[in-house]
Amino acid sequence: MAEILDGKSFSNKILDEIKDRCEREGLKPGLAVILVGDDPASAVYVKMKEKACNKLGFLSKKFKLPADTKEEELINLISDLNNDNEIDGILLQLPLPSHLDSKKMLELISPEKDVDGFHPVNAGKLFTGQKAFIPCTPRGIIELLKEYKIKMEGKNAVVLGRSNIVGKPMALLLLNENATVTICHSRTKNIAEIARSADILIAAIGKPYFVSGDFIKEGAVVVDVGVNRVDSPEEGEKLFDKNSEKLKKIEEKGYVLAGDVNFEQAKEKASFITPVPGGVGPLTIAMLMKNTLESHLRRRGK
Ligand SMILES: NC(=O)C1=CN([C@@H]2O[C@H](COP(=O)(O)OP(=O)(O)OC[C@H]3O[C@@H](n4cnc5c(N)ncnc54)[C@H](OP(=O)(O)O)[C@@H]3O)[C@@H](O)[C@H]2O)C=CC1
Ligand SMILES: Nc1nc(=O)c2c([nH]1)NC[C@@H]1CN(c3ccc(C(=O)N[C@@H](CCC(=O)O)C(=O)O)cc3)C=[N+]21
Repeated sequence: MAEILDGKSFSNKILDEIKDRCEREGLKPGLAVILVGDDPASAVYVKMKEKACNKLGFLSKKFKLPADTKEEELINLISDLNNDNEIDGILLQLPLPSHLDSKKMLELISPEKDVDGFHPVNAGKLFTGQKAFIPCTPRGIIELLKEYKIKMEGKNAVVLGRSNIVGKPMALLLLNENATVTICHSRTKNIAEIARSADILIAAIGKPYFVSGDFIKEGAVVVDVGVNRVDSPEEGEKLFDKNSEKLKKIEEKGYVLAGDVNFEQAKEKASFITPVPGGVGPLTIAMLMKNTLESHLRRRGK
């Protein structure tokens, strides 16, 4: 049975270290979070980011804009935050409502304050091996693997998903750690077979329980990035066992979180596995705080 990669407790350890350092050195990093529209999942994530800021004593500025916000208003807000000296990090929560062009908006964030690492300048720097803000989710995964002393050098790593925010930067970071990396996506043929070649398998496709037990090589390390809301009992019954806790959760809460990996099947074969919730998600927040602290220090020449 697989050992759990406990992202939740590792993230708490990182947050404690950041808090101690800020107290010791009298630092007050500032993070601005912009949320446009009222997607319930986004609202939950933004609240978690705010809570983390409060816990660490960071300055936190939250901007909740209506779904019909005009492009110009968002441009003006980003511009104000770029010029606000108290603010070290700007996070524009994705996805944006469809009338707003997220690529264009992300490019307006000053690369020096782009703590998500989504600006093309930071993406390009990561690509060419220069110091940059690294996207929080893949950065958190690398730190988690290191924390558990999981060797990446020379290993076959397979990344499922090629988004700019998870899959692609994840593949680059694994390459930097000297893994041999394969990237799969929606047009990949024989995905299960490729996945089975992985010593390290990263699932970031956004499809609940897509990765079944037969995607997994005996002894593989499995990292589940997916955070999918399953909110209908019918869908739940297709995905989960009859007496699964997850089915009860749908009844109680109206939804349950499911990863991209069928955890019950995968844990029988993997050597290490991240749970959902409590795996990669909390580390994303911890890395956001770390990037914001690093931005604060850099902007003050420290
Ligand atoms: N834990 C955390 O902190 C975070 C979690 N997430 C979660 O991770 C998941 C992925 O997020 P994100 O990268 O933003 O998602 P995107 O939707 O942007 O990208 C999904 C990727 O998966 C690929 N894909 C989709 N369906 C299949 C399939 N059937 N077979 C193979 N590949 C497929 C797509 O391929 P193609 O390119 O060909 O379309 C695409 O590259 C989501 O569940 C999201 O909620 C995301 C960010 C942070
Ligand atoms: N500009 C931008 N930056 C992001 O980093 C970003 C984004 N937009 N849009 C959406 C995705 C998703 N994401 C998550 C962060 C934390 C958890 C997390 O902590 N999840 C908890 C559970 C949370 C719950 O209970 O709902 C867990 O997995 O344990 C999940 C997902 C950041 N994202």
